[in-house]
Amino acid sequence: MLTLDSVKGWYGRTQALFGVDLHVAPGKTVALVGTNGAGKTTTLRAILGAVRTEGSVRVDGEEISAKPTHRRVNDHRIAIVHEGRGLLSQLTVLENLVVGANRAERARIGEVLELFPVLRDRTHQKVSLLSGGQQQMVALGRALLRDPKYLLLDEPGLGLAPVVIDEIYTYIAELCSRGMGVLLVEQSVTRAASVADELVLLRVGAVDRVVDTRDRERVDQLVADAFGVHHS
Ligand SMILES: Nc1ncnc2c1ncn2[C@@H]1O[C@H](COP(=O)(O)OP(=O)(O)OP(=O)(O)O)[C@@H](O)[C@H]1O
Repeated sequence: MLTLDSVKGWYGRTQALFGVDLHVAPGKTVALVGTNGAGKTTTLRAILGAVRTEGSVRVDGEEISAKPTHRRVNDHRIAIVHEGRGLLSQLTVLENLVVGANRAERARIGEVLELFPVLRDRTHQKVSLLSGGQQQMVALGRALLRDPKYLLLDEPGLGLAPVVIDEIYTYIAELCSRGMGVLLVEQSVTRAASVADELVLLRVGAVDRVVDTRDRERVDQLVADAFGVHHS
């Protein structure tokens, strides 16, 4: 279980998180939703130790909040796909996967390419020549080389066509079914409700409520309260 208890976070002197509690169980997908500036990305950064925090971050019962980022990701098998993907566009698919990968990670490249057949035929193509969806798959593949137990995704569908977003989320569901815990930031609550087990609504850097997505009534209520629109 990935657990945050009363996590506060700061950028310099500016406080962005005011006490976030959340849980991500292995095999579950939790979506962080909320309006712009609510603290979704900052919550992911707090888990990685990329902002100054107070409060508790635990992975499988172990407190990690005093650890530097590299220890959190390496010792506790947390991986992240940042918004914007962070790929090296002039390098090939394979080069992007290999850059920075250790021996064990390189040994998993074949396995990762199995998961994304569309990339298997394009390993020597420059990333800049791929579609947005294919680029997102490379970014996901890079994260998967780490064999994460918990995967953090910041807006994986950003800038992609709805049909491509569906495809990306199909992969994510597959990873979840293999036991990975997924924490994702998603702008579209409708989309989040269709892919996640739980929605965590953030409002001004704190959790407003947690909603089980099987409870359609509460999902609709969340959309209406948080975004001032009715969910169809
Ligand atoms: N690098 C930064 N320096 C200072 N303040 C920041 C920085 N990044 C974010 N903030 C502030 O922290 C707060 C939370 O921002 P965050 O990016 O986590 O929100 P978000 O919910 O992810 O929003 P969005 O949906 O727009 O990406 C906002 O008030 C934002 O202005």
